[in-house]
Amino acid sequence: MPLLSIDDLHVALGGRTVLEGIELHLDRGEIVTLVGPNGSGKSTLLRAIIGAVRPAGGRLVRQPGLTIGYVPQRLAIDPTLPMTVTRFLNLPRRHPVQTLRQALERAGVPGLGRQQVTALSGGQFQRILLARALLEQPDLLLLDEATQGLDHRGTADFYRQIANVRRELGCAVLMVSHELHVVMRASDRVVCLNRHVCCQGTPERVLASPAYRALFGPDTVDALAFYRHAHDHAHHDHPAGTPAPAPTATAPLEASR
Ligand SMILES: Nc1ncnc2c1ncn2[C@@H]1O[C@H](COP(=O)(O)OP(=O)(O)OP(=O)(O)O)[C@@H](O)[C@H]1O
Repeated sequence: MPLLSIDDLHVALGGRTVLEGIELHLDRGEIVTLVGPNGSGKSTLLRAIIGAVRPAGGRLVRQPGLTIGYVPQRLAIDPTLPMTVTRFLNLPRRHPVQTLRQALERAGVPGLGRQQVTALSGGQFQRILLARALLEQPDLLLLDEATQGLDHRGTADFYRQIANVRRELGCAVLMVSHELHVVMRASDRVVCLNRHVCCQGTPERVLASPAYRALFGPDTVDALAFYRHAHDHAHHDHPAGTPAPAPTATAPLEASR
């Protein structure tokens, strides 16, 4: 049984359809990245997975007993509030010291426990959010643009840390990212979302396709280009888990919807 099975999921917010016909299946140990333009429903899908958003239709089945760690896109902390990292990690409930230490180590920031949260750099704060998500030793780790605001080096280090976490915990990772060049290296599978799943497949397949090279070029990765892939395939011909046909180099580029 997959860790997570999503079939024909529909979500409406404020009376508007935000997600429709979503198919997604996640197995233990895989790193899958959701890409898509702003407002395409990536955060909403993660929020549906953690149960914070109620689907209007379809099936979302979590493996019984599944533990999920979630790093949200935004988490604002009042800068006037004195709070150490340890105290922050102990909200809303306390954890054994050893658990806190291990989570900070796994997140790559051992020894930050006594720091004031408001004194952390952006990169350090993201690691603390990661540590928080790791406290329960998740089977599934959800990261919503966890590297936004980080520089190239910080981003690369973060993804390396995620690979280590996956190796140590054997968890699945589902993350949202706009950094396509990094995504292609760091993921087992990439899912392109634009209210519906436009296409998905292994990065190898995408990278090997002439269309990918035509779109991105070997050195000139243009993040926007990926979102403008040709919509020349039917969506029912590549069910979740199977590589989608790559866009053809000669097909006209257009917004997917
Ligand atoms: N609580 C809400 N009520 C009504 N509409 C919402 C709500 N939350 C999100 N939306 C809408 O749902 C759509 C999808 O939003 P979502 O945040 O999931 O997109 P996203 O792909 O994560 O975007 P981004 O890349 O900008 O973070 C957007 O049009 C957004 O305006």
